[in-house]
Amino acid sequence: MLRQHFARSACSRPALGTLRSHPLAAPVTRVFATGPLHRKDAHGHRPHGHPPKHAVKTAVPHTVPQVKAAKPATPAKRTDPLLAEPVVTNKEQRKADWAIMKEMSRYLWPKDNLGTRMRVGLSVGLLIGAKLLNVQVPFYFKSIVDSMNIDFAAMGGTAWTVAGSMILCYGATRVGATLFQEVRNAVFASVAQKAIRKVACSVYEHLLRLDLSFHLTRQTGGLTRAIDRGTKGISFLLTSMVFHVLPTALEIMLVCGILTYQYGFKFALVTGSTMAAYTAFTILTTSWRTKFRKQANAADNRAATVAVDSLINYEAVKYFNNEKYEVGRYDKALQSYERASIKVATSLALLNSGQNIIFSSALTAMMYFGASGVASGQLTVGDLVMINQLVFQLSVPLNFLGSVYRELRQSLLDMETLFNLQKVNVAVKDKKDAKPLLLTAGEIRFENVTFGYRPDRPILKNLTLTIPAGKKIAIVGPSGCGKSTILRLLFRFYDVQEGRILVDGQDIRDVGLESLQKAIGVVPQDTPLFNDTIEHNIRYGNQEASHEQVVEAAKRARVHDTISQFPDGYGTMVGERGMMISGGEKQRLAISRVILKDPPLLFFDEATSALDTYTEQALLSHINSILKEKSRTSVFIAHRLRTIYDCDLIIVLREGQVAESGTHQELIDRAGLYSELWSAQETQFADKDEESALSGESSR
Ligand SMILES: Nc1ncnc2c1ncn2[C@@H]1O[C@H](COP(=O)(O)OP(=O)(O)OP(=O)(O)O)[C@@H](O)[C@H]1O
Repeated sequence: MLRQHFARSACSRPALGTLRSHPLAAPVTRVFATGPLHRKDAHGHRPHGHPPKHAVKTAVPHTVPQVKAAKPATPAKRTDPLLAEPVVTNKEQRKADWAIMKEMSRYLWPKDNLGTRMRVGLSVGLLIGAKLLNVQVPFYFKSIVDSMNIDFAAMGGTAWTVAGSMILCYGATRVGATLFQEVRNAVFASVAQKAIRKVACSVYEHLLRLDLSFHLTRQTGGLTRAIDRGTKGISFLLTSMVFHVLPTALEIMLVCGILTYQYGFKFALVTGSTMAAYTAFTILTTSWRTKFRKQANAADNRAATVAVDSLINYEAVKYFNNEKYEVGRYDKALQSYERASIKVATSLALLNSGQNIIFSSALTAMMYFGASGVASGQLTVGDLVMINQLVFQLSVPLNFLGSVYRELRQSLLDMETLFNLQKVNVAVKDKKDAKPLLLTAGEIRFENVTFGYRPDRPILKNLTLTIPAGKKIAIVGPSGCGKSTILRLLFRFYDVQEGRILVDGQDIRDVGLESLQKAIGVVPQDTPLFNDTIEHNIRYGNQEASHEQVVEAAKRARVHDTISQFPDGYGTMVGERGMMISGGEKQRLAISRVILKDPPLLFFDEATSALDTYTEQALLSHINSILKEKSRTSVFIAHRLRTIYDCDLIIVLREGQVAESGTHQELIDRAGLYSELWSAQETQFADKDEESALSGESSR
């Protein structure tokens, strides 16, 4: 969990994978990893404060009707509701605790796993055996003490003849109880570990299924911490459910019963009232302490968020010399953790002392009653010893119960986030009767689509456009007009609010998500790379691909020669988020990946923006030849119009609507927005050419 204050910008998005020790870590993060400061991430988010890489906006005349004035935006929430300290009543908390225990009990008695049920059954059998043996120990002890109460010299006996067998039984029961307990732990270990694995996997799977919007607002550092704590809590919760709570209650009942039966009402009364006082004190104090634990957890999440965020954005920290500022933020988060942890520790001291006072008072009273019994001749010295032993023996489970309750509350708290995560609904999912997408020609159609990431800010407004099958299309327009949003909607990262999107006549909400996403290949503006080798990253497009196929894809993306020059070739590690290779190399790796995926619908979102003109032209001609091989529908989102002027159709978008469309020549002839953009860019190029010619002359 884990996972903190995310601004929507790519750079502020920490990677889950940073906490690699955890089973839930790596893959998620890298998918959302970000690149160098000058580009957007896969979701189109650019780091704060970075100017758009093109100045198209200024050239656009605003002739399209303006959207209704948007309501003032509410300030972005800085805390993650899943990770912040939840404000809940005790009743709600208990309800949540029970729900978690109920959920966990399914792992203890899985209907479909006989092995696990047998292990749990055996463990419980061993536990009962250990407890029964345990209560025998004081009886033997009493008998040994009582049998010693003779005149050995007069009777001519030895310790062996008088109490040998009982001493042996005493030893054997102790050893037996310990053995039973240890075997039980060994038998149960696999039950707990299996449950941890299952829960961790299902949380991870759910995380991967959750919507993009969930991941964009999550705080990764804190999230991973919460998941980490939550999974650790599982083992404790399961162990205590089976071995502590019920068995300890059983042991207490056994001891109370024996005391009452053997020594009468007075003893039972003291024992009973001690139990009641001890339990009440423990529960009340623990409930009071819980808030400190929650505060500590929330502060811990915050600290992890801050740390992960600044480590992920290491470059930005350095560029702006903000090391001190970041350390300050981290220290502030740690300060609250420190404060909360001190409260946890001091309140624990109070709890421990109170428990001890209650218990010792009871022990003292019992010893007094016992000693009085011996003095009056009603009890033997052995009885006194047995009472002491029994009550003392009770202190172990009681203490245990106290700490178990404490720890249990803590584990439940830790697991709450984990289970809440599993409850987060997936908004974009398959319909019940969804059939796989049946791709025939590859036509994409947006019909009256209205969409906004927030209800108060529509991005696409009643947009209708058709991307003809098998053609090469470009979508151009000013920054922020919704170009990448079109791709995200088609990929079903989000669902439209009005209208529909059709692929070969099928509404994409009616077809299986997996089949739809399989059919689409995306080369995003910023390539999410895993901190692994180049080969691993290319093969991500098709896990089945052989080394030769990987090399072939790299050749077609014009990156093979570059890779071959690296000392480690295809085994070169690309670093965290691919920071150890250049932006242009990253983009070409992304293209190789998509070539390996070989989908019928292709989207290139500013896919060559980091390349020099020469490499870009060479790569584009390669891409063109790939497109021609099979009839594919391809869409290029671009700002540099020179890279798309040869497209079969160019759609010009402005403020979420189609401003105009046609071929390059048609649009130039129309003398509209496209023609203006084209002239502006051409003038820029001409100026640059002139400048470089002049500088060339002066240097000569
Ligand atoms: N997850 C999001 N939540 C809220 N707003 C978003 C989100 N993603 C994008 N936006 C906003 O939606 C608008 C359209 O974004 P989009 O990425 O589609 O623009 P674009 O035309 O591709 O821009 P560019 O040319 O700069 O890449 C932008 O103003 C952006 O800030």
